[in-house]
Amino acid sequence: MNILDNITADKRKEVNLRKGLIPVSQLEHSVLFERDTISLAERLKTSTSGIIAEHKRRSPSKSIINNNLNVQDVARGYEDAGVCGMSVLTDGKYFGGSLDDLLTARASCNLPLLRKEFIIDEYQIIEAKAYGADVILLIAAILSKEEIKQFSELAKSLNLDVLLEVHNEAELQKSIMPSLDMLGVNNRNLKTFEVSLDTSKNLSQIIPDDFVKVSESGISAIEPISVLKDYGFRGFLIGENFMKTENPGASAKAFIKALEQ
Ligand SMILES: O=C(O)c1ccccc1NCC(=O)[C@H](O)[C@H](O)COP(=O)(O)O
Repeated sequence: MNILDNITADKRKEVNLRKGLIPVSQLEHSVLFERDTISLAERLKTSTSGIIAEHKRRSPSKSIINNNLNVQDVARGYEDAGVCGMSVLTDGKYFGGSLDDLLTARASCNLPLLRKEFIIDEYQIIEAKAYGADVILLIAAILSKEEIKQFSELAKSLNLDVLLEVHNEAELQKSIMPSLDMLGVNNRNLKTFEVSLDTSKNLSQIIPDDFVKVSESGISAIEPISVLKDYGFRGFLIGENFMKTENPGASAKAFIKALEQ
């Protein structure tokens, strides 16, 4: 049993409750945000920094990271810093996030927004759209190949981009399909919570070139980014390193400035 088993078991209960409160038909009516902006994948392809900055209050591996910030300030700060996109954790129990955080981020900035969630049901994809996301995360470790296909195709039909996350070669091999836009390698081992950028380096060689490669978790310095770029990565998802500071936007700005020098 790893943390993902606990999270997905809780998620199934939560999604069933939400479906009872807001039926799909009602959610579909509240899909308000049809945005005409450059996609996250396109931004990553042309960016020199490739930073996707995350809003993350707490996590299973680190407990509380920062409870003293509001999403509006963080979103505006990240936009001002010049990040390519913002990731918003919407899980409440393990990460202290919410769908309201996503909605607030949407109202506060024009960045492509990733709904960072443990998606196990189509309902959450329609929710992502209704609450202003541009991108969803699918985690190969908790989904079958059929679910990845079904969920990514639904996302594409809603004009949402898909970031597929893998931790190892088996997950990658089962997941590669045309309905994905970006392939993320999570450097965090979810059994031990240890992070190793070697996970990204090793898997980079077998990710087909047609996908934008994103390295996720445990990035806190600019040097590893230069190395990961040599392995073909265009995107770098960073949460704790910015969120643990008093002003995540200012931290992201300084980080990007250092990267671009
Ligand atoms: O962050 C965790 O402890 C964690 C535990 C279990 C499942 C997922 C987890 N994190 C989600 C993420 O993917 C990260 O928030 C994201 O990649 C940013 O990571 P970091 O820069 O290390 O905060």
